[in-house]
Amino acid sequence: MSDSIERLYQAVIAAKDLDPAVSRTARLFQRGPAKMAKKLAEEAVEVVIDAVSGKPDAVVRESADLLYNLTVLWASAGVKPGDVWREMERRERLLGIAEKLPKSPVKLPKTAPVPVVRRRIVALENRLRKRQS
Ligand SMILES: N=c1c2ncn([C@@H]3O[C@H](COP(=O)(O)OP(=O)(O)OP(=O)(O)O)[C@@H](O)[C@H]3O)c2ncn1[C@@H]1O[C@H](COP(=O)(O)O)[C@@H](O)[C@H]1O
Repeated sequence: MSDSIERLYQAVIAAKDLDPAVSRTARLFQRGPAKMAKKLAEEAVEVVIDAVSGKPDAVVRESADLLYNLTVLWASAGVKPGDVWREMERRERLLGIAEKLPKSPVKLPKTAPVPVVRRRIVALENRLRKRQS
C-alpha cells in the first residue's frame, strides 16, 4: 500500500503546477489548504456513511478518494509519506515493547529489607577522645 501512496504522492507533486482547468490537484493547490482540508473531511464522512450503511464497495471507492485528498494535504503541508511511515514504525516499536510487558501491574519481588548500615560517626568520637585527653 505504501508504494501506491508513494506513487500517488509523486503524481500529486507533478500535477500541482498544471493548469487548474484540467487538473483537479492543481485546482486544489490553487484554492489552498482550507479547501484541501474541507475535501478531506468530506471524504472521511463519506467513508463513515458508507461503512455504517454496510456498503463495502463504496467504502473502497471513498477510501481511495480519502487517501488522494490526504496525499494532497500532505504535499501542501510539506509532509512526505516517509515521514508518516517513520512515525507509524516508531509507534509499532513502542507498542511492541509494551506488548512484552506483563499485562498485570508489575509485581516487584519481595526483597529482604536492606539492612541500614550506620556509618561510624568518626568526627564525634574524635571530639570525645580529645575532650578526655
Ligand atoms: N488519485 C486521484 C484521485 N482520487 C480521487 N480524485 C478526485 O477526487 C474526487 C473525489 O470525489 P468527490 O465526490 O469529493 O469530488 P466530486 O464529486 O467531483 O465533487 P467536487 O469535489 O468536485 O465538489 C473524484 O471526483 C476524483 O476526481 C482524484 N483525482 C486525481 N487522482 C490522481 O491524482 C493525480 C493527478 O491527477 P489530476 O489532479 O487530475 O491532475 C493522478 O495520478 C490522478 O490519478
